[in-house]
Order: sequence, then C-alpha cells, then structure tokens
Amino acid sequence: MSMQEPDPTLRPERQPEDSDRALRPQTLDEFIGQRDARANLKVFIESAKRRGEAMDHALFHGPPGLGKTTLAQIMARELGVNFRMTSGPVLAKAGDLAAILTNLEARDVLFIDEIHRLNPAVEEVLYPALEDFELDLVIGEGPAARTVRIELQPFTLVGATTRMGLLTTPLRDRFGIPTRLEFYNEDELHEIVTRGARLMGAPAADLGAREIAKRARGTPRIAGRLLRRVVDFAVVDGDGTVTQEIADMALTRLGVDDLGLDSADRRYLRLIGESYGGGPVGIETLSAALSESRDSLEDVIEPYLLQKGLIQRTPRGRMLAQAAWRHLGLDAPKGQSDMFG
Ligand SMILES: Nc1ncnc2c1ncn2[C@@H]1O[C@H](COP(=O)(O)OP(=O)(O)OP(=O)(O)O)[C@@H](O)[C@H]1O
Ligand SMILES: [Mg+2]
Repeated sequence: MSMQEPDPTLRPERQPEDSDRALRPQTLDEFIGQRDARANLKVFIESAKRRGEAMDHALFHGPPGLGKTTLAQIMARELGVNFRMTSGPVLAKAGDLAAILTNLEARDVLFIDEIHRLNPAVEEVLYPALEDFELDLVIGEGPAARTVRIELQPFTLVGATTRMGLLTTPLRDRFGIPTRLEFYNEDELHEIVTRGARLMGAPAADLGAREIAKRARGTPRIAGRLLRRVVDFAVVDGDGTVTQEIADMALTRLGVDDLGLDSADRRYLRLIGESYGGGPVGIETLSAALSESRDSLEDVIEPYLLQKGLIQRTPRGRMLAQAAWRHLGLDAPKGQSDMFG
C-alpha cells in the first residue's frame, strides 16, 4: 500500500466489511465514554419507563463511528421496546414513512439514520407525527384528492446525522433531546480496545491496547478495525498476543502515525503547508485539489484535526497550526509561530 493513496478501510466511515455488530455494547452500562450524554439518557429512559410513556425524541449528531447507531439500539433495549431502523435516503415517498409509522407499537423506537437526507415531502409528514402522533395523508389526486388523518401510537424518533448544519430548523426543533457525540479520549479507547480484544478472544497486553487507543483517531469504529488488523499481525508475526511492539509495527505499516492520523489526514495537512504556505485556504480549493467532496472534508477529516489543534478555521479559510508544522516536520513560515504560540 502506498503512503499517498488513502486506505478507505482506515477512514471513520462505515465500510461493508465492518463487523460492527460483534463489538457493539448492548447496555448503557457497557457503553464506554460519552459520560454526560449517557448520564442524561439514563435519566430520560428511567423517567419514561416509570411514567409508562414514550421517551421524548432524540437526535444524535457527530462524526462517523462514534456510536450513534449503537446508542439508539441501546435506548430501545433499555426502554424494553422494539427497534425499527431506516434512513433518510431510503424513505423516498411520504407513503414509505407512513407505512413504517402506522406499524409501530406503543413506545417503540424508530431510528432514522442520515436524517439530514430526508426528502422534504417526507419531512412534512414527519412533523405532525412527531408533535401529535398523527399522520395527515393525501389520498388520490387532483380535485378528488382528500386528506385523511390517522392516529399513531406514541413513539420515540431517534435521528442520527453527521451533518447537523444540514437539518432544517423545524426538524431540529422537534427533538427534545439533542445530543452531540464527542471524540473519545485515550483512556476510553483503551477500555474499548481491551473489551474488543476480550470479545475476540485475542490476548492484549496493556501497552499493546494503549498503542492502538492512542492511534485510533478518537473513534471506536477505527479502534475496532485497527485491533482486528493488529491481531492479524500478532498471529502471523508474533505469538498471538497484541504487544506494544506488534501494535506499533502493524500500525506504522498501515500508515497510521503516532497521532492517529492516516494518509488522508496527512495529505490534507501537507497540501495546506506545502502548496499554500500554511493558509488561509478556502475549503472549495482544498476540495478540488484533494478530489474529496467538501462534505467529507468538513464532516470526516476536519473535526479531528480541529480537535487536535492541528488546524484552525478562519473566515478566510483553513490554516495550519504550529502543532501541524511540527508534526509534518516542516518549518512554519516566519511570523506564523507567533500567531499560534
Ligand atoms: N462507546 C462505545 N464502546 C464500545 N464500542 C463502541 C462504542 N461506540 C461505538 N462503538 C463501536 O464502534 C463501531 C461504530 O459505532 P456506530 O455504528 O454506532 O457509529 P455511528 O456513530 O452510528 O457511525 P455512522 O455515523 O457511520 O453511522 C461499532 O462497532 C460499535 O460497536
Ligand atoms: Mg450509524
């Protein structure tokens, strides 16, 4: 594998070969990290159960692979109700949504993934369903068309999105429980890797698990994938144990550096540093130069680099921070070091 070609399996987005299910925590107590979100959800779930009512609608937003789908499934399990799952792009017509809604049982959880991609006609139908548990359906066409109102069972909508900014205001306002998922810290990822290794039946030394945690880009999905690959190296090149040495060797071979950046991250940083003198450079320019969609830069690449303090977003564009120059082993142009300390 060349260091220049980004390896899609190291990106945080879902991949067809992900065996997410095997490593998915099943209960809130098993779910590691996201402490505040978890504590709040616990209260809302308990309260809904005691009152015997449907829990308020919840919206999970944040970068891919942080546990939105996992949390939605856990909610349904903890509430003791059915979990129905669909996604924005799948619901093409108002009737598709109506069919799902009318089949829900009382207090069920309906999960709509990529909810920012709902067709506007479908979204219209969703509003009264969320507010009053009612559907207004238009039957027939032209002068013969009439509206029928259908009563629904009270239910909980859980929406997930990586693009909060693309949600319409009326839709966003209908979620009583908006929850932002954050990147995980090293200790949390260490716990996630250790648990994953145990579930895989692969012995992991403490420092081996920590090495993977450090380099998992703050993302449990990546931690799980890196773990699987390091286990392969451990089995073939070692005695099967995930040691720090094997982890370091395997991750370096995969092109994951000591900050957890992969080649796509470094390509982004290098472009700003080497071709634009550190910026500021506009997102459209970066998108064209990298042949990556603007969305994927904004939703996948930049959040982690911002969180690590490697880049800054200014009104005039993106700029490399001092830490990024250091990380790339490049000299910052004169004057810039003063700006960022
Ligand atoms: N807190 C956690 N503890 C352990 N494993 C986790 C945790 N959160 C997520 N995972 C694991 O990470 C993987 C990805 O999680 P999930 O599919 O829920 O992410 P997502 O936010 O829905 O991503 P996307 O935006 O791509 O849909 C799953 O394998 C899941 O088991
Ligand atoms: Mg998901």
